[in-house]
Amino acid sequence: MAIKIALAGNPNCGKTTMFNALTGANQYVGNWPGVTVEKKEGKLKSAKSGEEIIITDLPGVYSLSPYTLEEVVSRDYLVHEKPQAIINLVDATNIERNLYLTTQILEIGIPVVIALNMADLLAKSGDKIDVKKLSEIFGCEVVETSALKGTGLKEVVEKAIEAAKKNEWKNPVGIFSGSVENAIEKVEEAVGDAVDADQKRWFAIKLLEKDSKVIEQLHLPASAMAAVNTEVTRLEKEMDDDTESIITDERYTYIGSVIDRAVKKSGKKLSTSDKIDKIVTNRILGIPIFAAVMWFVYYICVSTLGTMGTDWANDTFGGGIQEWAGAALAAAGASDFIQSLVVDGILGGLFAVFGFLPQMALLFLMLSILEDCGYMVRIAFVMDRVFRHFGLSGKSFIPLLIASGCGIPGIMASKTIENDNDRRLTIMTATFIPCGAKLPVIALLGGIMVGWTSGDYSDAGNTAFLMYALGIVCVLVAAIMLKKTKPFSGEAAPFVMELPAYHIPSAKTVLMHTWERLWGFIKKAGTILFLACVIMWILSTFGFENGSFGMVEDTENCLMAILGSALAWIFTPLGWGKWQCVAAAISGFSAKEGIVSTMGVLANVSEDLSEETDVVAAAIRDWFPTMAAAFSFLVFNLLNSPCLAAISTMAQQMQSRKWFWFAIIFQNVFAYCVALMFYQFGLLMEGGSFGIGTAAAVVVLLGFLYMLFRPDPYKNQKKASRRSVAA
Ligand SMILES: Nc1nc2c(ncn2[C@@H]2O[C@H](COP(=O)(O)OP(=O)(O)OP(=O)(O)O)[C@@H](O)[C@H]2O)c(=O)[nH]1
Ligand SMILES: [Mg+2]
Repeated sequence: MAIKIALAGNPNCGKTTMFNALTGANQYVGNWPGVTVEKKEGKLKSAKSGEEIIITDLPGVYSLSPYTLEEVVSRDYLVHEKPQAIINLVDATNIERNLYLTTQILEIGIPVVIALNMADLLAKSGDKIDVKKLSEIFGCEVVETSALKGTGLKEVVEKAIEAAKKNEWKNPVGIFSGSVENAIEKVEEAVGDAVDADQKRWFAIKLLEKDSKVIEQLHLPASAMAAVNTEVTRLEKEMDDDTESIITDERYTYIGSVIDRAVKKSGKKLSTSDKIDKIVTNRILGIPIFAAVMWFVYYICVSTLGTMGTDWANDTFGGGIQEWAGAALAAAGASDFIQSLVVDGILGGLFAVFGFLPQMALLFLMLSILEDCGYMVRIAFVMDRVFRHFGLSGKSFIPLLIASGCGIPGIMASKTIENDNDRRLTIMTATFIPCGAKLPVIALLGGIMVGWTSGDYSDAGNTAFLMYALGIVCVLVAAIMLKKTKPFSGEAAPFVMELPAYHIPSAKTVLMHTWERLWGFIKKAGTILFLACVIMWILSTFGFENGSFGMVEDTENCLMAILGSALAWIFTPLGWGKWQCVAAAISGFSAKEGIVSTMGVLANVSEDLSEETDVVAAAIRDWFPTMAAAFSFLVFNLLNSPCLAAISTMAQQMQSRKWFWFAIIFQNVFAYCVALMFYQFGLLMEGGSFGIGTAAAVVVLLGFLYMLFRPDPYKNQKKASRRSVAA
């Protein structure tokens, strides 16, 4: 039987880095607390004995009293699934805070080995930790490690295997005062055989702390609960405080004494991180700096470097391969049907998207750097000041930041939000932020808009940054409107999160992230997108012509045209009632890049020209009557329901069918309304006349303004709850 070992520790102490280094896995690592939100298992073999080991990476926790969903995952695993040993990672540069969890892990009746991680940073800081002393105090092995540099890892695993085999542990002594120890003993007696002997102490302490989940789960007989309550009351009276605080205080006092004995600090100066933070998280400069950073990211990705990459990709591959494949197929005697399917359908569709690969790669690379150096989490703090005005906490901003790479991890990251209402709201709005897959759509449509008069469609200018800003504004607008309704009402939870130290991003982590995201995208192109291209090509090649079904001469007779035209009335008020646009928008529900590939297929099929991306862009441009229509198309596809994969993640995270469907309807209606306003008012500015559509847009605008500015009906309730908190 394989030995089960768990990695447990505070958020951001390096568990996943260690997990990856040990198992060769590629789990997500980021320089902020709360990266891992689900447990992950991996395998490795002992270097000494060759035994198989199953190692589990857990979400980080500050204590074993969980508040958020992902913290519950960790506690449940440790207490109920009982690994045979725990490697408790302690961030050596933050030892005081990290040991709080250690004192609790030592109580759960499982052998523990402490990994004093970030040893490399500790050495740099000049602080010294006496490993031997620490090991003596806690009665378990302590090993200095650096998960990043790969030092001490083998040793810590072997020590954990040894500990698991010996299956011995010691309850830590000296943490609690006599009175508390007395109470623990009494509660242990009351618990009796309800739990395993090993876990009795841990459960007893939790009962003393009045942990509601543990009380519910143990379901002790009334007499035992009465005994527990007697102890709680006695202790509270004796020490004039509530039991939870008494226990927390005693743990910290104990940790203070441990630090005195085992840690030697080198007098502290203001660290480089603190100096950078003075500027970056500054009240006034914070937001402009963030805007500048994101502008720069998109400027590099979509204009300058990104465009160079795209041109290169198109020149080298794109048209060339299509031409070559067409010639090769013709030479091999392939039928017209096959030639058209491969050249126009599959290659035309895929290359329309592949051309944007360099831009996506750049975006992923830059986001990874921002994440790993530690800047991303600062933004959550900067934005907390804005979000708080609208009843959301800065914690909701982290999922949004992650969603600018991909919506799926963005939605998953919402797990760290304690408040159910805010979590739902964040899940619903996270995909308003343009993800990597929307970048090709933005680049294509942006290029068309920027080059509307000049006819040069190669540079999308600042469209991507604008869309990013629009995404954030829409999140806020949606939040204000929804927060005034009953299901979402409520004050934002206070935002407390430690700021990790800045560091130079590790090349391995950054490249791995970039490659993973890009590879995920390429895989998607090989499957979903491939399929979408084939389906779109079939629907746009076959149809009814001259009374019979077959390949059509005039694309206006194809099946897609029939289907698209049937639905066109829905989108005509948004300015893009041509069936090609409708078809593209529909295919966007499979994957957002599908919009570009469908446009590629349809442009290829209808124009019978494939070599030049410019020609494709020109064909696409002709589907839009005005620039406002192109913009409205982009806005609708930016804000509507995300791709299938993200939708299924939403369903999973909402854990409620009702809320899931509400989210889907909300996203699409919201997207429709915003696109309607942009198109109709845009049209007016372009010199159009006032019509029914404009009137509809005015009504929608008034509706939005009412929802935004009406007095909050739940305000008094909030005030009351704030008062009770203050009391
Ligand atoms: N210098 C240094 N950095 C490290 C070390 N271990 C991890 N890091 C960095 O610390 C950051 C956090 O690492 P993760 O592995 O994501 O931390 P985690 O404990 O899994 O965090 P959560 O999943 O949020 O609980 C990353 O930026 C790592 O590169 C180390 O030994 N030395
Ligand atoms: Mg992790």
